[in-house]
Amino acid sequence: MNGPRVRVSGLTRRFGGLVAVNGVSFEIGAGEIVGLIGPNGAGKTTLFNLLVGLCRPSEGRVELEGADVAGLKPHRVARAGMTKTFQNVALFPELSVRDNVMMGGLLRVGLGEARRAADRVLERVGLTAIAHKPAGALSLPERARVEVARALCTRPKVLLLDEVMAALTPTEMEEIIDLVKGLRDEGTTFMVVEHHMKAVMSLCDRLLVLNFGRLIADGSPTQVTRNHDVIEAYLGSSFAASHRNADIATEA
Ligand SMILES: Nc1ncnc2c1ncn2[C@@H]1O[C@H](COP(=O)(O)OP(=O)(O)OP(=O)(O)O)[C@@H](O)[C@H]1O
Repeated sequence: MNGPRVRVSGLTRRFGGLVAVNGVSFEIGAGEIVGLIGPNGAGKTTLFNLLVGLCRPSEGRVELEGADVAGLKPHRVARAGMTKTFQNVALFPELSVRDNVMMGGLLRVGLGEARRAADRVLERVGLTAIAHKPAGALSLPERARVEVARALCTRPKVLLLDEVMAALTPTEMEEIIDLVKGLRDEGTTFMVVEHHMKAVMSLCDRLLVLNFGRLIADGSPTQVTRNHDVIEAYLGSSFAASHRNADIATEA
């Protein structure tokens, strides 16, 4: 398919007098991992919710491979191929990992096929050995993988990751980063909200930066971390300085 996988144009969401997402436009190509960053309250969660149908836009379009999905219910957007992981939405603690993951598949297919899909996905994300473990007994990195697996079970073309690496150690983050890059190489497009800048920088090909609902930057991690508006609004000058020093050390 030619053209971008996702095209967002003039997307706006108002809550009363507050404009949480304000005229945002961008495109995402099929092979990309795109990070969405910005300060608390910038509109990241609202933008994700608009993309997957959890929130209706006040204005604007969301196209997935050319089809307008703005305003569709989440299960219809998921069937069209775009879904997100659910930060802080409890897994069913007494159900097994496999049954939790299978729930994602039930959005698209019947029970038998959903079970087979869950088994394939569990194998792919490295969870087969703990498929029968109750979800309530998982470690944090296992939980992160289960959240990704549950979303993958809907067979997304575009998967939005909502802070799946929160509270992980650097080594655990590296493992999730490797997993996501591998899945991208197999054809899934990713958008990622993550507060941990080191993880964002190492995972993402491109960054979008929101501030007060507006898109203030769209570029490579290096371009964005050198952008004056982004440093002012979000990163702070100490991050920029340490990043510049790291660049100089690498270049030397
Ligand atoms: N349902 C709602 N009703 C009213 N205001 C809302 C609603 N949802 C979000 N907002 C407001 O919209 C703005 C954007 O919030 P949003 O949660 O999208 O930001 P965020 O970038 O995800 O923040 P964080 O990094 O803290 O999660 C905030 O001012 C928030 O208070």
